[in-house]
Amino acid sequence: MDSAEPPYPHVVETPHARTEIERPMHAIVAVKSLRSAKSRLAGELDSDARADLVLAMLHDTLATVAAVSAIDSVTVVTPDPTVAALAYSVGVTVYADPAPDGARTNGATPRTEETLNAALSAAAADIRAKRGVVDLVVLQADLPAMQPSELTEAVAAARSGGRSVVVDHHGTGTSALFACGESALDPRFGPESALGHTNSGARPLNGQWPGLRTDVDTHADLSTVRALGVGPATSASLTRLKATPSNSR
Ligand SMILES: Nc1nc2c(ncn2[C@@H]2O[C@H](COP(=O)(O)OP(=O)(O)OP(=O)(O)O)[C@@H](O)[C@H]2O)c(=O)[nH]1
Ligand SMILES: C=C(OP(=O)(O)O)C(=O)O
Repeated sequence: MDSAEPPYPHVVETPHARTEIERPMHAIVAVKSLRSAKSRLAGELDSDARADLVLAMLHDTLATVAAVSAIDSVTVVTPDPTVAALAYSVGVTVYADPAPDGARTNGATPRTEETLNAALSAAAADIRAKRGVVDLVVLQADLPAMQPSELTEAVAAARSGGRSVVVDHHGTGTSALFACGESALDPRFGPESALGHTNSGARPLNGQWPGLRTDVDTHADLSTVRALGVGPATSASLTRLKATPSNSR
């Protein structure tokens, strides 16, 4: 195998790694119906404010993904038309939830781990049916402090193969799940999902990625991302929230 000379990028010697670098990577971002989003913030934000914040964080998350050249394309999976409209407006594909989260099984409210993981698995199957063997990364939709450099590093670490996970800053959740090559996505999002993913064989990725590891669910998470620095859409949304005291109960 010929070796590259500067200034050309060094060509890796092993065929496996060369295939890794050449294989496209597709991101999947899931967002539930805005009407039920961010319920853990309901004590301080009304539903309109929560929807505004979700859309802003999604916008910033997608903008950061777009700045990562290793990720070729993105699909937002959602049952919500407003979320879908935002996704279309920034040029990403939309995949409708197979069972919109209004669907009830035997009258019971479905749990996140039922509806979210089903939506992710369906989207992943659809993408691979259309695109063949692509690397996949599921990213949380609420990563407003994530930096392109963090995601670039995580992608590079994931590409050594198989299924891998970026554990969130609490140490219990998942902010990103990778499935490279032929490996199945096998999403285990929900309570204690970090353990769910590592116990099912996903390799935890180590890196100083505070923004990538901080998905926003609580008031404390909001403080954390504010301190890290958020993207422009989230910053504008937080400014609007401050300006409208009526949104706090
Ligand atoms: N498309 C889709 N996305 C989902 C579904 N359930 C959860 N999600 C998304 O997955 C991520 C984590 O979900 P949750 O933590 O349950 O919801 P959340 O809105 O972030 O916060 P809480 O309501 O406070 O739990 C969020 O971005 C959700 O929008 C689903 O059934 N379908
Ligand atoms: C569903 C998850 O995220 P969240 O922290 O938003 O509940 C998870 O970490 O698996």
